[in-house]
Amino acid sequence: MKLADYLKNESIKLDEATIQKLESFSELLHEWNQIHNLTGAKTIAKIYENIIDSLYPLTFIKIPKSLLDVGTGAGFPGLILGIALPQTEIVLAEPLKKRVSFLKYACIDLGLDNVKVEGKRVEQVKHEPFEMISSRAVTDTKFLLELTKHISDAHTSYLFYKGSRVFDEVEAVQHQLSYDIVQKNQRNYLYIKADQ
Ligand SMILES: C[S@@+](CC[C@H](N)C(=O)[O-])C[C@H]1O[C@@H](n2cnc3c(N)ncnc32)[C@H](O)[C@@H]1O
Repeated sequence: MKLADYLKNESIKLDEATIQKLESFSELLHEWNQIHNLTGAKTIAKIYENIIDSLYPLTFIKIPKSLLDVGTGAGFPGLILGIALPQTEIVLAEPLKKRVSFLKYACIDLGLDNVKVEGKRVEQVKHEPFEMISSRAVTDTKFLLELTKHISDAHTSYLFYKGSRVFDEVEAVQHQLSYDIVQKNQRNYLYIKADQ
């Protein structure tokens, strides 16, 4: 199945040039992954599934002007959001060297002027507060909020890609949060909204 068909099935609307960039990214990751073992997504079809997982929140979030992704790994979801949202300033915080090399190469190869790779732990990133902070498969919600305190404020929203533990994690957060949990198959997207 083509990437355009996956996107259509999920009602994710992107222009042709963006879809082509996502396809180029998939080929690049597939190629690098055979040598550097960057992700468990070993086939183009699996990479497409990860792209859809990364992009699905575009159907329900308010698009931010700036976004930081904690622990982007081989590109999910931060780099993928960077391709789909060229008007958004995107920062990828990822400390693992081989993944940083791949992310930097992909940004140059795909001409992603809006994406910056910070090859460090998120605790070491210096920046004014982001409008949105995302993360998939890095750590629990409470810890993510703690790790990103210095780069967030009352206007920051959070988008965490979670599994079934999301309900316990939300309960473990002390302060009152205004949030939605959007469920799609095994995925629970935790969308914590900023003060309006
Ligand atoms: C399981 S991988 C998930 C990668 C990607 N988000 C995904 O879903 O495919 C977790 C990643 O988080 C990174 N990581 C762990 N602690 C981190 C921290 N404090 N700041 C930034 N990245 C971190 C790791 O280096 C690793 O690449």
